Amino acid sequence: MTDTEVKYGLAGVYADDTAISKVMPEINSLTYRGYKVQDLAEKCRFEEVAWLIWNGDLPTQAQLDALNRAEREERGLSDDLIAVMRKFNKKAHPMDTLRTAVSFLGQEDDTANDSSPEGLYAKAIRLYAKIPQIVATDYRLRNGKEPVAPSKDLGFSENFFHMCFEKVPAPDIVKCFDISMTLYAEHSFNASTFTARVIASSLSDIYSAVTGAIGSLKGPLHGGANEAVMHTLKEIGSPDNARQWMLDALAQKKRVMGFGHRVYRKGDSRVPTMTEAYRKMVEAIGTEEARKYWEISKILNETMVAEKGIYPNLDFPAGPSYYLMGFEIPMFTPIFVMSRITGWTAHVIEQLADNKLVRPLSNYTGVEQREVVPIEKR
Ligand SMILES: CC(=O)SCCNC(=O)CCNC(=O)[C@H](O)C(C)(C)COP(=O)(O)OP(=O)(O)OC[C@H]1O[C@@H](n2cnc3c(N)ncnc32)[C@H](O)[C@@H]1OP(=O)(O)O
Ligand SMILES: O=C([O-])CC(=O)C(=O)O
Repeated sequence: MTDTEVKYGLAGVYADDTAISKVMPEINSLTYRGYKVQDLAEKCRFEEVAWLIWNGDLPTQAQLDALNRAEREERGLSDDLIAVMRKFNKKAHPMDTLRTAVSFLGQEDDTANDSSPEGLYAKAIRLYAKIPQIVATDYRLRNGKEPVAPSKDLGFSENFFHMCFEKVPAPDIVKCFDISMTLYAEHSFNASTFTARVIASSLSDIYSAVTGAIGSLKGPLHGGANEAVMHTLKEIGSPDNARQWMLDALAQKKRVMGFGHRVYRKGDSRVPTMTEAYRKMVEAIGTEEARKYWEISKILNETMVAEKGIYPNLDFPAGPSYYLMGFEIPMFTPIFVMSRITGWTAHVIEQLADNKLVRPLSNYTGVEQREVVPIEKR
């Protein structure tokens, strides 16, 4: 043991500079490139936000048209990738199949190791264009259905619904989905983004960085929580059970997924916007089931805040919103990836623009130096 001060989980450590987003827990705010995320969610489509995250400012109409053209050109998966996906283990989690498919995209791309700014940007758009089709194709194959080709006439969110369900839902529902894409897009040095930056810092390629980030996001302490939230709501089953369920969970010292955050201690800046989108969607759908999940969510939130002062994070309203849109629960974290790919790739680009290998120190707690005893004498 030494008297070195260790920052476990790197809590409170500033590891690098970034100009992409600013998390401000003291005023419960989050900005992307200086714009408040709630304004972006209300006034912009996700495609505009993607441009902003990569390029530093909101696009003009001409710039947005160019991005949309480039993205639509990149839609479509190779026959090889679809053939490999047909062979995937249908019991594997979709985050595992997505991780494998993204790694496959890397080995298919002859320019994978081109880390010039233009090369990185082209690959960021390639990933942003292809990941939704991987998620939709995996969903269809698991359910014994043929993949649906992307439509070059549809926007990012509409095209995803089309590839999953062969139809685009009402505008209220598409808007709720699009808002979730904007809110999930970027969040400074969260675990998966930091993973991507660490991988990029060894001058590895962008596909490796994104593959690693997907592995990090999968965990239930990070992106995997949006799925866990929905399992909880289903397990509770009725608003009448919700308060007691939470009291029991807290008494048993359980970690309730969808609550708490490393940086926000008084509430996640994105939650009011996502909760309002969830509420509007519940109204638009108007079913008994939709109202039931809304009521359960409300009671869980109130009970947790009253009992522990722990607030919900973005995964709490996003999980049930995706469920009510018709997505299977294991698709929720892959859907998060469809959005966060913008933040991850922007961070890889930023890291490589002024790179320093990420290599912290460790405080050694093992046995002191000793002599090797030959095997016959041990
Ligand atoms: C998009 C995202 O990634 S958002 C995060 C999604 N993750 C989740 O929803 C998982 C559930 N939440 C958690 O596990 C945590 O809140 C984390 C991992 C997100 C942040 O955790 P940390 O910053 O490491 O805080 P830590 O785990 O030390 O918690 C502090 C205290 O709050 C309690 N706490 C924090 N979150 C929760 C929770 N969800 N349920 C119950 N108690 C909680 C801890 O038990 C701890 O209590 P103690 O001091 O009495 O031991
Ligand atoms: O910032 C974090 O630690 C987790 C989070 O909310 C995110 O990645 O969106």
